[in-house]
Amino acid sequence: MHNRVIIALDFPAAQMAEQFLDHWRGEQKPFIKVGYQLFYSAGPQWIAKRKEEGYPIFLDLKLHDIPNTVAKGIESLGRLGIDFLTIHASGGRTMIEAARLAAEATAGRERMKLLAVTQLTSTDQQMLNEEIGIPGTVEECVSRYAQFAQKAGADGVICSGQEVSRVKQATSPSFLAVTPGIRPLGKDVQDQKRVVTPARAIRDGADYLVVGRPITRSADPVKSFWAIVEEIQQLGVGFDE
Ligand SMILES: O=c1ccn([C@@H]2O[C@H](COP(=O)(O)O)[C@@H](O)[C@H]2O)c(=O)[nH]1
Repeated sequence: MHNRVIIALDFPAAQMAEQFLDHWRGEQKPFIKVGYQLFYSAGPQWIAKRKEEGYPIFLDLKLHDIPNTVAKGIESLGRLGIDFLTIHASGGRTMIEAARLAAEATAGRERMKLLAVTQLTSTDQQMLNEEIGIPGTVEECVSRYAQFAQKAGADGVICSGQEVSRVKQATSPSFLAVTPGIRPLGKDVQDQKRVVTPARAIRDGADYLVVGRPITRSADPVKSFWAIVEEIQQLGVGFDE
């Protein structure tokens, strides 16, 4: 169950990320997410090393480009052995199909799972309609993106816990819903807009939670992490680990 909570390692340098991971010495290794802040400074070899050490890795690069460029980027990432990679659903069907082919071509024992970002959890209804220019509700947009991302070969989506049940209805139970924008009760939402508690996300069908600052900025990160794991464990939802 602890691997259902993915920690966003949003740190500026490898050394800071390693100091943070030292808190887990002697504990089961957590599922970690590396975004471009850390990836750009620490580099691909840092990821490969963590993988060798036994960390499940989610590389959150949110690829979004013409199909050929995304496919070539994925080929370069193939040898790192990452578990999850993000691409933007708004890159369109052909881009996702190319990403899937590249992920399959470079797969070792296990193929990386491709997660399509639907609408960022920092986007609210007004931004979607007035700034981004997409009509309709956030839920409608997210479930439409999820449907075509599945048809194009994505393994799941990144969405808010607010849309999980719609996404599962629009796709299938096995299509992954990975949810950032998680805030335990009483925690500051910061720049996130579509937030839910860990319990609500899992109750509504999320497969994985992504949690950054509520853990990384906590005075006791391991305790904050386990508090979230316990909150979802109490729901008694069964996962195949
Ligand atoms: O829609 C999205 C996609 C990705 N993220 C990433 O998740 C974490 C969340 O961090 P918090 O500190 O818990 O807010 C962060 O790395 C984002 O880049 C997201 O929040 N929303």
